[in-house]
Amino acid sequence: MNVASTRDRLLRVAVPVPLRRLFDYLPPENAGPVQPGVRVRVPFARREVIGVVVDLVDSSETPAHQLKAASEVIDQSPLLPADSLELLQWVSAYYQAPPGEALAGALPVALRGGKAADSWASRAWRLTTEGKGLPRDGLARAPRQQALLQLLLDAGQIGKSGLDSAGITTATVKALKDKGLVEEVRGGVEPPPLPAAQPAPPPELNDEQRTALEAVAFGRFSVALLEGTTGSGKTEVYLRLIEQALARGEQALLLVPEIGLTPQTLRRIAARFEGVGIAALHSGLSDGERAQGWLAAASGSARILVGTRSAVFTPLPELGLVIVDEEHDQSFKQQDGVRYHGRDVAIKLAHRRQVPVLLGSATPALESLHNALSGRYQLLQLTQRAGAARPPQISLVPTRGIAMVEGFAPDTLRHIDETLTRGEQVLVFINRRGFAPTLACEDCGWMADCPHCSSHLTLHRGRRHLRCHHCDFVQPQPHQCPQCFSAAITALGAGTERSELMLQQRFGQVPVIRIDRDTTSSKQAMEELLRPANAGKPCLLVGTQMLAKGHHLPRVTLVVIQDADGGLFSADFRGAERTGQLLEQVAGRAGRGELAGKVLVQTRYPEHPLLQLLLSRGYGAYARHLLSERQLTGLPPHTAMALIRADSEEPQRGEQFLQSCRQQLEYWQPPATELQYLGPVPALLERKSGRFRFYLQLTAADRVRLQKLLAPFCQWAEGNRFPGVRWSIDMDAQDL
Ligand SMILES: Nc1ncnc2c1ncn2[C@@H]1O[C@H](COP(=O)(O)OP(=O)(O)OP(=O)(O)O)[C@@H](O)[C@H]1O
Ligand SMILES: [Zn+2]
Repeated sequence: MNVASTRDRLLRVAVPVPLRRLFDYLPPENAGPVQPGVRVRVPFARREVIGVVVDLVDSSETPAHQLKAASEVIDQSPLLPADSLELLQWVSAYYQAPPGEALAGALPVALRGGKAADSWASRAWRLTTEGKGLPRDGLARAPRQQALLQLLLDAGQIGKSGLDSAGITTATVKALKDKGLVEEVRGGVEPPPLPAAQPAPPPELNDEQRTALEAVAFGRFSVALLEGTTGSGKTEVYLRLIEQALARGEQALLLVPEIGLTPQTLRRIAARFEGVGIAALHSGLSDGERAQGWLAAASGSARILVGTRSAVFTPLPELGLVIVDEEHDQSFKQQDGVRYHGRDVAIKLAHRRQVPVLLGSATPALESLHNALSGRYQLLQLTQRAGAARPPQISLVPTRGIAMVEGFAPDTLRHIDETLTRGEQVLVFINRRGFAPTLACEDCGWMADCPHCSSHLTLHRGRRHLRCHHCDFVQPQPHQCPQCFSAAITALGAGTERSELMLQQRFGQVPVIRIDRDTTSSKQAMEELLRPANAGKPCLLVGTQMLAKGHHLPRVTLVVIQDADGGLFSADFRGAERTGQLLEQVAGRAGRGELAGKVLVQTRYPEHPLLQLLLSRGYGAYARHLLSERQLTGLPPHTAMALIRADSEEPQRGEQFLQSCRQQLEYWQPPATELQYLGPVPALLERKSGRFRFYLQLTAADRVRLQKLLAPFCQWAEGNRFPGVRWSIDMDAQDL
């Protein structure tokens, strides 16, 4: 007997498990019609999980007697509309990721857990038929209930805020509800309210901004790269585009990097678009707030969605515009699970929906620049700083053979002093948090290493502990060497904490503010810490790359880059690109207002040709030079690259697994000019959290070639057992 003919159609479900396939289920008993995009509770390997129906089918490869029934259909109507399901299936195919994990990742955590979608709907109360039948003074003996009765007779319906302003408590509402006089009604979902912002009149656009704005055409797909120097008013261009999308009755999606910038961007947007529904999705929100914002965007009540990478999967029924701010930022690439790139998915999204997408950056990724220079994307440029601001003046401070004071050249300290004396602000950029990168014994040479990773432990003096920045292993700060018991142990090098201390001792007359992951862990911490800086008072900011991006502090006139050398000699081929981006972005924090800015770059290698090129001609010329180098070496973006990553507790297992992968791949596709294999090689951080990490690198002339090989490869690898080995595919890998 054919199962499908006697009952409803089968549900094809994406189940959140690490397998690259979908699973078929019978619909639950007595279920009404089921649509793709709804969540279902299904039995899976002796437990129950929540999956998403992606399709309804008439027959299954699973034998009829093995088909199980779903236990519950959670949603009445699809949570993910058809176009979101299609985008997510594309993501799963392109990144070779399990579809169930891709779909689960698209839902906010609270919804992934199966909570009803109308939990966040606005609630209101109205009278029941019986309530309406009461005389106007029918509850006069209970004055509070009487007040509510009158309100409802007059207004018909009242929401939470209406009750609050009338001073009516939920207890009163409940009393009338219990009597059957009042009932609750569920409305739509509104985005959580944003902090109040001062409305600001928009500035007059300059010519370059106007040209950029006019180049973006609505109602059809296009990709434009807005290459605009720091402080050139890119955000203003975004705001004008959003304004146009709203005027067309469309929704706008703005993707932002992960680092604490969202509050600032949100404030600017809220100030410009008063009364417009704006939803935010970032890590500083509670699960409930995220679900509410997501649902508000999906229902169309939020017209603007501002969020970090995963916001790209939020359903936006009336999407008309996509913007990716700081498009070069590494946080757009997910580093585990489904390793998608938020920017690239945003372009795919815009393509599917036939809307324009704008990528903005002062320091574009070489991938984007390559596409713009080859004519695949439109290149829009802002070469001048907006308003009265001028570009900062940058100079190198050689540090080789100089007597340094705790990491600072005497010249640098003199400039800091002069700037603060003039009542201006200074920003010191240090690429490491903590007190010192490690602790060492002067007598026996012992160093504080992480027992689980191939890295040193960082000393955090404030917390009196050593911590691993890769696995978060913590141990108390030792006061003698654990190897030879000598007391001569010293902190090597300087992180933000140490520099903060030194600068405080030296420039204690002004506030010294440290901004790094350790000082900004709570929600509003960054905003709080930056308050004196935003108020324009003289101060000294010390921080990691959290300070480098996007901040607009007009009274910062001196920027110090304490050590420019770290990334210049990186083993990762993207090292030079990243260093250039970071230095340009940090330098771009100087002189953004009317006061001129100065940047001091401390380096042991002032003659380094890349540093010279960057400082003399700026990131634009530097990046174009790097692009031509990548062409010569056959590296992305001139080729496509994917990694097969593996890790295991015993180093041989992962390595052997990758050996057999390579054999299998070469059997299918022998190495050639268009397809090359490298490895297995150890990852740059070879051991992490007790596991040894290796990768096999595939470089091909184009992505299609990689996809054709990797899809069957995944089936092969999933079909075999490799005990103790975890493996994954990293398409368009950003880190080695
Ligand atoms: N046309 C304009 N006239 C005057 N001021 C402007 C104009 N456009 C933007 N501004 C102002 O210039 C400052 C810098 O602009 P904005 O923050 O948009 O630059 P950005 O390019 O996004 O900078 P970054 O990439 O460095 O973060 C802001 O205070 C903004 O209000
Ligand atoms: Zn560790």
